[in-house]
Amino acid sequence: MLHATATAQEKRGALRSALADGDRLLRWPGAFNPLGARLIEDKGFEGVYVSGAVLSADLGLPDIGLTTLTEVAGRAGQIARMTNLPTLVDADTGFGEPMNVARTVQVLEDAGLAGCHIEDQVNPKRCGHLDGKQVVPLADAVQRVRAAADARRDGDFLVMARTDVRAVEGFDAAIERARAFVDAGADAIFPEAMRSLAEFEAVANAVDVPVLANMTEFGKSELFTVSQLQDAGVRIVIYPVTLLRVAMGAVERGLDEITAAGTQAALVPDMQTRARLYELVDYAGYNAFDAEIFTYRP
Ligand SMILES: C[C@](O)(C(=O)O)[C@H](CC(=O)O)C(=O)O
Ligand SMILES: [Mg+2]
Repeated sequence: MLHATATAQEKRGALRSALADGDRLLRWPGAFNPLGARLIEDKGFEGVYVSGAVLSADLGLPDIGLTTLTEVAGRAGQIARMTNLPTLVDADTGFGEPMNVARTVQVLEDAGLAGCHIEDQVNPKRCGHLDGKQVVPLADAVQRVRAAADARRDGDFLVMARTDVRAVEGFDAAIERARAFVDAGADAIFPEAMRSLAEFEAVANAVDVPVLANMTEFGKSELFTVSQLQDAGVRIVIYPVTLLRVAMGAVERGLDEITAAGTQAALVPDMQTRARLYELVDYAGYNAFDAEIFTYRP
């Protein structure tokens, strides 16, 4: 009932152990709502991702850094509390200067997240798979990462540094930044918009911290399988917008069906049932709680 039974510290500790444990790839789909996080856990995934692109899209906004820290921490916290899995949130550029980045990390810690990623784009940022991105100079990017790493109060909160430099200055610059971010205290690296599996592998070989692969659709990276990524030495894979795209595709088809047929009846077999929904929100658990409290009989 009320869902996560593990504390934020326990989730962070479990994530650290999972990352320390051999070379298993952790799969983290993006949850577009709290209920989705519950389903991700139920289906046996290892973690939950909260995407900035999804969070913006959910508010009807493009992913160009318009969301605020309060919005991001609020939504990510709602999602994290629904699952015992660790939840990693996209903190974009950290919401400002290094001091803002420090505050961002503490607010996200307080919201129950297991970690966040901070990227080296300029403000206003862009989706990492679009053209025309810009990055801040390496020294500024390093300051962001150092501020994030120094600000956390729980040493297990995962500070992941993302570099978008691949598309701007090329692959060698991505390796250089990955190494510099690890030196500045990054616990993991997110090399954005890699062009091939070999590039992921080279980043994984260049740093001694876990590397994440972003398997976003309609982007610059091919959609590699779990075993391909694992063989390349990648430790975490995110499917950031996948579930939102799947759901919104179904919503569009559903609306068209109601218009065409005058009823939603044909959609029912594809719907999540009332029973399954109640199972996910643990309706029975709440009923049992009530039954224990209200034990009186007329
Ligand atoms: C990972 C990402 O930062 C996100 O916000 O989910 C996006 C995903 C996307 O827009 O497809 C990204 O910049 O790659
Ligand atoms: Mg993003």
